[in-house]
Amino acid sequence: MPHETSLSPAAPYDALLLASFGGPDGPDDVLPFLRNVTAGKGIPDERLAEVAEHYHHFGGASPINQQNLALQAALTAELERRGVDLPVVWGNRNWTPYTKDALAAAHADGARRVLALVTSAYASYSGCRQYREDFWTALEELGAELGLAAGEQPLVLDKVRPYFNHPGFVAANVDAVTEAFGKVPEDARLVFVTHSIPDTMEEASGLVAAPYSAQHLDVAATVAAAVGERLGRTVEWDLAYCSRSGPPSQPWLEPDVNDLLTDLAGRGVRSVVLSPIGFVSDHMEVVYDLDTEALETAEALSMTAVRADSVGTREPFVRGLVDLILERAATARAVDAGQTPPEPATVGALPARYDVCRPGCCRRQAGVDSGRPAACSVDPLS
Ligand SMILES: CC1=C(CCC(=O)O)c2cc3nc(cc4[nH]c(cc5[nH]c(cc1n2)c(C)c5CCC(=O)O)c(CCC(=O)O)c4C)C(CCC(=O)O)=C3C
Ligand SMILES: [Fe+2]
Repeated sequence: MPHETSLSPAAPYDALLLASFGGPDGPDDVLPFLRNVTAGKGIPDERLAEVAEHYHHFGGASPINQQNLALQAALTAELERRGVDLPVVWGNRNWTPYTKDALAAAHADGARRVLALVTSAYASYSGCRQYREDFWTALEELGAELGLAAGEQPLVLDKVRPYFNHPGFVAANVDAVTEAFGKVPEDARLVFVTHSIPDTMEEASGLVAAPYSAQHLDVAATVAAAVGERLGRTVEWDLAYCSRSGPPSQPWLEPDVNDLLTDLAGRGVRSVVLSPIGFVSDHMEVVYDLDTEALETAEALSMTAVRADSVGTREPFVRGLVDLILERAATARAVDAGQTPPEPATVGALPARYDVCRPGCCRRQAGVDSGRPAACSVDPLS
């Protein structure tokens, strides 16, 4: 007789933590939210005031919370459709509902081994280790609340690998970009956009595997080739960055999307599709930095510009995430049993990123220890 849990394709996991960034729900939340995001980060006050205005421009609420609720519902429905019993809890790094409260709810429901899925597809400090440091803190806080002894954790937390090169994420982007090409002149050029990060964070993201920028270049090349096949022509493309912050003296990844559009216009390009491959939903960075700023820049340059959808709750993306969750569960079962794990599904030139983060993975800055342990790693202190 097999052990009962071996019947579930999600075993050994009892729950899924959908972990995200968080965003304000109303005008009064904007400043406290921004203080949470930027605590100890050296972001100038002028930049904070500017970003607060972006939120107030949209009534003081970020669309990200509704989008995470929609993703939580879509994942729940897809898991149910496949007969997989895995409750999905949602928790954020910077705003309510917080990660600790989501883990507390799962724990109260009996979950003792939980799988985390973060709403960042790419690996860097922001999308990988910062989440893992916060997971560690949340587990410690929950342990203290439950009266556990110091060093004793309330549950085991694992994480799904960064999924930038998973077939589902790529396929959903191919669909979205192909649809956008239906709305622009035939010779339009493709501009992929992602969040800029400091050069120091970029360098640190590349110490154990391909850096943040290379992950995007790989996805971009794969998506552009697939879209070209659908359109029956070669699609010329670039990668640009948005949402730079930090002091002006600190170098961040470039070109900025507005500068790239200006440069393309100068080279005679008349129309573009903007594809936000760095983001999984149309949250504030997309609706402000792309739909407001970049589209205004394009208009001032007399360019036709259309923004492709982010993957959101598109079917290939949601199905791919569930494939990834089940792949991770199969890997955990194999590792626990001393067997060979399944081959991770990927597309593009890069291999799958690690399931369990290697020592030194995705530090904020190379060689600088944050002093914070990080969950979901070979060694929390490494
Ligand atoms: C790589 C990356 C992603 C993509 C991956 C992912 O999706 O996680 C991302 C996503 C997001 N970033 C977001 C918001 C903000 N990010 C900020 C600041 C920063 N982001 C950074 C990086 C990233 N950020 C960095 C290096 C900083 C500087 C501070 C630091 O060194 O850590 C600030 C402070 C003000 C400012 O400086 O802009 C805000 C308000 C929201 C929520 C949007 C909403 O509310 O809808 C989301 C999804
Ligand atoms: Fe950000």
